[in-house]
Amino acid sequence: MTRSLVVAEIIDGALSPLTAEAVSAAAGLGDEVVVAVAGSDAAALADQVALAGVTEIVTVTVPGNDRDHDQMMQVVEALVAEVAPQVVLAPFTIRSTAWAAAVAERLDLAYTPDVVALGASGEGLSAERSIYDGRVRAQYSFPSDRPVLALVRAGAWTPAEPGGAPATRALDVAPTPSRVRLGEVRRPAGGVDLTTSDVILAVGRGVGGEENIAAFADIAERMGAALAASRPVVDAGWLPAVHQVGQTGVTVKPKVYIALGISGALHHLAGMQTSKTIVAVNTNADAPIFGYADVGAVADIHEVAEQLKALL
Ligand SMILES: Cc1cc2nc3c(=O)[nH]c(=O)nc-3n(C[C@H](O)[C@H](O)[C@H](O)COP(=O)(O)OP(=O)(O)OC[C@H]3O[C@@H](n4cnc5c(N)ncnc54)[C@H](O)[C@@H]3O)c2cc1C
Repeated sequence: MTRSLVVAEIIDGALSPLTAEAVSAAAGLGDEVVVAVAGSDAAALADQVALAGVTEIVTVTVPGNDRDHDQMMQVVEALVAEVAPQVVLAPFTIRSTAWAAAVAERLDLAYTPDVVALGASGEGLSAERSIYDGRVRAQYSFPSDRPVLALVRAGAWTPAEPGGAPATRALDVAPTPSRVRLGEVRRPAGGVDLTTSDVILAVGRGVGGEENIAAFADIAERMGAALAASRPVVDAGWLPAVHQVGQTGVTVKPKVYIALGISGALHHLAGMQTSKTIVAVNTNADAPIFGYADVGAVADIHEVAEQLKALL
């Protein structure tokens, strides 16, 4: 039996949907899944982590900002001491990476970020992650002599559904005053949240130039899709960085991902290849994206855009 502790991710006082994916990963390992919610109003969020497979919810009320990784380190350390899990899981995000490696080092836990598959056996935990910019799938085996802290990649697990009636209790943790001084840079209004979009229309270098972006933004809007981009489009300044999908952008798993004029480089695939259905349009029949697409068309995206406009 494996006891897992899932550390919920709280963003601006709200539960991140990625938490449900980490719960799903934990539920696949064993039948004891404790979810910890830490924040200034943790008790109010407890109901939201009553998800299928969760056996217990622990709330930790801590004052202050949910981006304070100094405080978060102390909270997770207290939780590990209290719950004594074999596995600690959290979403792999910019927030968790700020505390996870330090906690692993301080508690002598085995550690791996960016995990896409997990398995448990009597011998210990096995994990899979992609390394070398996505070129290699590495498999790790962790002997059962010490707990493992693993950060799970967004989109790699189907989110756990609401369900069950886990017991909830509060844990008192009094972190020492933080050494962190936080500033805040707000994303400009009108920013897009690609992680929650069911349909994404993404443009790559094949879009040709900034002057062509508006036509695809218009099609995306008419389709009810979010507009995304590959890195060259962002690097050229044709779209802001919040639109970038890929290894150094956002990881997405929409129902439909439409890749227009995108070659399918590993760095881009790393952020979208687990999408349910991938549609690709490219003039080059040998473009790697076609190896991942469910539906593909060897065509000019501007001609496809004209036809789509007529249809929508
Ligand atoms: C450390 C690192 C991190 C990176 N992170 C990311 C990342 O997060 N996201 C990301 O996207 N990239 C990332 N990259 C860059 C990545 O390696 C690729 O260079 C990039 O994804 C290529 O983008 P693209 O497919 O738009 O462009 P290209 O590879 O240039 O492909 C353009 C495609 O458009 C097609 N095309 C051209 N004109 C048309 C047309 N009229 N109609 C149809 N098709 C057309 C071409 O045949 C071609 O296949 C990263 C690179 C590094 C080194």
